[in-house]
Amino acid sequence: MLKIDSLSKSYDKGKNYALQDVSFELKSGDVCAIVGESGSGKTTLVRLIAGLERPDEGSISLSGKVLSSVDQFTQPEKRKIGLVFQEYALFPHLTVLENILYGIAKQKDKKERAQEMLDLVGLSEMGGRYPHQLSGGQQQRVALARALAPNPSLLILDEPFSNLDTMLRTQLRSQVFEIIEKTGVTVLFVTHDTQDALSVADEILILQNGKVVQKDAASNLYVKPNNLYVASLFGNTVRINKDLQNAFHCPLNEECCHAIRNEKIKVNPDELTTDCDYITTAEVIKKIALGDAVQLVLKLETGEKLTVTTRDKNIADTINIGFNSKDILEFNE
Ligand SMILES: Nc1ncnc2c1ncn2[C@@H]1O[C@H](COP(=O)(O)OP(=O)(O)OP(=O)(O)O)[C@@H](O)[C@H]1O
Repeated sequence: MLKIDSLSKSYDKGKNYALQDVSFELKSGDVCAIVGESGSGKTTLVRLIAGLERPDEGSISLSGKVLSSVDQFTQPEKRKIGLVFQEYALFPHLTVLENILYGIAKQKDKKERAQEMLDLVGLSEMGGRYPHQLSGGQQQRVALARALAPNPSLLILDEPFSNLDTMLRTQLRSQVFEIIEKTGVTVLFVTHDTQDALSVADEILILQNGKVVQKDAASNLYVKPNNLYVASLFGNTVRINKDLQNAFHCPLNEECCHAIRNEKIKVNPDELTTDCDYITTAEVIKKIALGDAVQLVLKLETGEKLTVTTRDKNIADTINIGFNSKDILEFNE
């Protein structure tokens, strides 16, 4: 449905690549999240797909039609792609209804379609209001209605919730994706928040320095990350370097890189006996109360520092910690 083939983009004539040799495909109805740290190329990728930038190399096809390549270029408004960005980008001098009508001005049944979209996003009664008379979440639902009105083949959401506080963000995220599910539209969803990605996407594409390092189902990314960068995006992870291997007496294959998620490091004495292959002693140098849990900053005999979280309340100044060999992540880097 969407086919991205060897796409590259440089903003400085090839000195640095914002995006390099990116290839992937989406099937009709897929919801795919694009995740990566700041500067990894997420916005560049969606701007290329939307036709707001031209690629240096490679091609973009949607429903079998080439939209961008080195010698072909379809204008953004002809691409059948709906966009919802971080900033609401509604026209402030137009009412909600006029904002939605804007993109479908040539359609015969435009009034009915605009009202249908308002109903879909749960704002049936708000058509006559101006954007400044709406909350942030309502404005973002209008932006969604406007993007969906022309019945796009692909909907691109670029950090649509990042202007909102945590509670509204979670609420709006589930509302937006319920609406999207009803339409069956194919979605590319850019986010730096892995919780956003995990809760709504079928698949997640990870960008690192402009390259795709993994495209996988959400559950696989957690248990089988391709490298330490991917592992760290989905929770605190420490590299098991030589010093940590010495501390835990666990010599590992030197040709690979190894890591363990902090949450897999056990503190509880029962778990240490039943569930840990490698154990060491640690000095507790700091305790930080986190509601019903405590975060411990630990110093190992080898001088390494580690952070673990436990629900145990009675923590001595020196404790045993350990992990199970099955929880070790191994990468070829
Ligand atoms: N218009 C531009 N001119 C020059 N360099 C740019 C331009 N836009 C982006 N870049 C560079 O390209 C790289 C990728 O940027 P991009 O905005 O795509 O990353 P991102 O993953 O979306 O980051 P963020 O999460 O911070 O928005 C960065 O190194 C950035 O500095």
